[in-house]
Amino acid sequence: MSLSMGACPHAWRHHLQHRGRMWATSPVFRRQLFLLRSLAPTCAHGGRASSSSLQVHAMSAASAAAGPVYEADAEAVVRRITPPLDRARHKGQAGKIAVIGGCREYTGAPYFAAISALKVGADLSHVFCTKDAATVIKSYSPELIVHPILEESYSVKDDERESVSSSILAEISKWMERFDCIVVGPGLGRDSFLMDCVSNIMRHARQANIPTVVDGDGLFLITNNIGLVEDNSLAILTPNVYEYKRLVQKVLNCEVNEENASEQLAALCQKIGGVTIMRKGKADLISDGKKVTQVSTFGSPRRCGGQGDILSGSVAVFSSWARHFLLSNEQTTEKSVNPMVLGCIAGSLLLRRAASLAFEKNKRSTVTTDIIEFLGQSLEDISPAGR
Ligand SMILES: NC(=O)C1=CN([C@@H]2O[C@H](COP(=O)(O)OP(=O)(O)OC[C@H]3O[C@@H](n4cnc5c(N)ncnc54)[C@H](OP(=O)(O)O)[C@@H]3O)[C@@H](O)[C@H]2O)[C@@H](O)CC1
Ligand SMILES: Nc1ncnc2c1ncn2[C@@H]1O[C@H](COP(=O)(O)OP(=O)(O)OP(=O)(O)O)[C@@H](O)[C@H]1O
Ligand SMILES: [Mg+2]
Repeated sequence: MSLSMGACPHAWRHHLQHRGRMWATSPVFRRQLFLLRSLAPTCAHGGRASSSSLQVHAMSAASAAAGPVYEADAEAVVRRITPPLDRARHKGQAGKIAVIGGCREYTGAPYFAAISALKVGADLSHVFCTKDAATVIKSYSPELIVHPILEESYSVKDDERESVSSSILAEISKWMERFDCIVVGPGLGRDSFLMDCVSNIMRHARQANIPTVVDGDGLFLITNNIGLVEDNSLAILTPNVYEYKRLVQKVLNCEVNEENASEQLAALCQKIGGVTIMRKGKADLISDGKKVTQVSTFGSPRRCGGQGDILSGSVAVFSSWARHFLLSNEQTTEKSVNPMVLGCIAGSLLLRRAASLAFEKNKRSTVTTDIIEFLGQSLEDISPAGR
């Protein structure tokens, strides 16, 4: 049977059924079936289309703005973009991530995002937070590099604002070009001075071509200043239900339309221009304005706070890996695939798998730290470190 049979969603299955029981139980058959399944995404009606390229792994309907949403073959994406553990590599090559977040109220969110980046496989994970939050975050984990550089209005005199703002930007600029991706927003808070400083940091990251995941209070910031991400193809927005509602109201000037969810998501990406958006929910809907795809693998019925933070840290790592994978495979047809979309697909699957394993063990008492503990096993199940 040739792979091209997969062009017709059910053809290969019918074909195999007619090959008889002997063939169906043979190891050769099992391997072919496995390959076909891993190479092709499931579409809404349960059939599979064939292709060996990531283009199809992250695919959507032919015309995303008008058609059904396809389920991504997220496992295949994870397997493809996860780099091998090569002995020739040095520290930092598997990823250097920074989280901009953490204030008086929130210390958990930046910790969850930063530690998740490490647990997924990044080599270094930094947190840039306020002075109040820094010691607390450091005490959660010695693995994180914590910079207590941000300030909130209450700690800055009016006549010192400009100089403090400049020194914050100068401090973070020293580091910026070393990062493969930054995550802006987990536990950032909404203080006006802090928001202004972080706007400058985002502009700087953009000038330096550093991919940026915007989550939590970072989304509050960009919703009120959409120019910060406009036309930035290296920006990923990861809104929850409420954050998405605010974005739609502000950018599209209308309410969220569940009937045409994929069309509306594509329109939102197009209106902002170039960004990738992952709309979190029962299924995570992902689009860069051209295509819409989803990940709906069941995770856990627990909705404890912090799962979005795990996701933002994981997406930062996977999108960096996807970028490197595509850059080093430029000769393939896969160069037209958006690495930001692949990062979202992979992060979504990994979080859901980890949440499922954590729930199996902890049931109703499952909390975010339990889920983080299963990130490693979830990735190992899909892409073994010793492969
Ligand atoms: N341990 C920590 O440190 C954690 C810290 N975190 C950090 O907290 C910060 C704020 O993040 P956020 O998600 O609470 O803010 P946002 O979306 O504005 O919600 C505000 C209001 O919107 C509503 N609302 C929310 N979701 C809704 C829904 N699905 N459907 C309908 N309504 C919904 C809800 O209203 P309520 O339901 O309470 O009436 C809520 O009062 C941010 O920095 C984040 O990173 C978190 O990461 C968690 C772990
Ligand atoms: N109703 C749901 N059913 C199943 N999974 C869900 C549901 N809602 C969210 N999720 C999953 O939980 C993850 C986090 O989404 P959520 O909406 O909780 O983010 P969040 O509100 O930003 O989280 P955080 O508390 O970290 O800020 C998503 O990737 C999604 O996979
Ligand atoms: Mg959140």
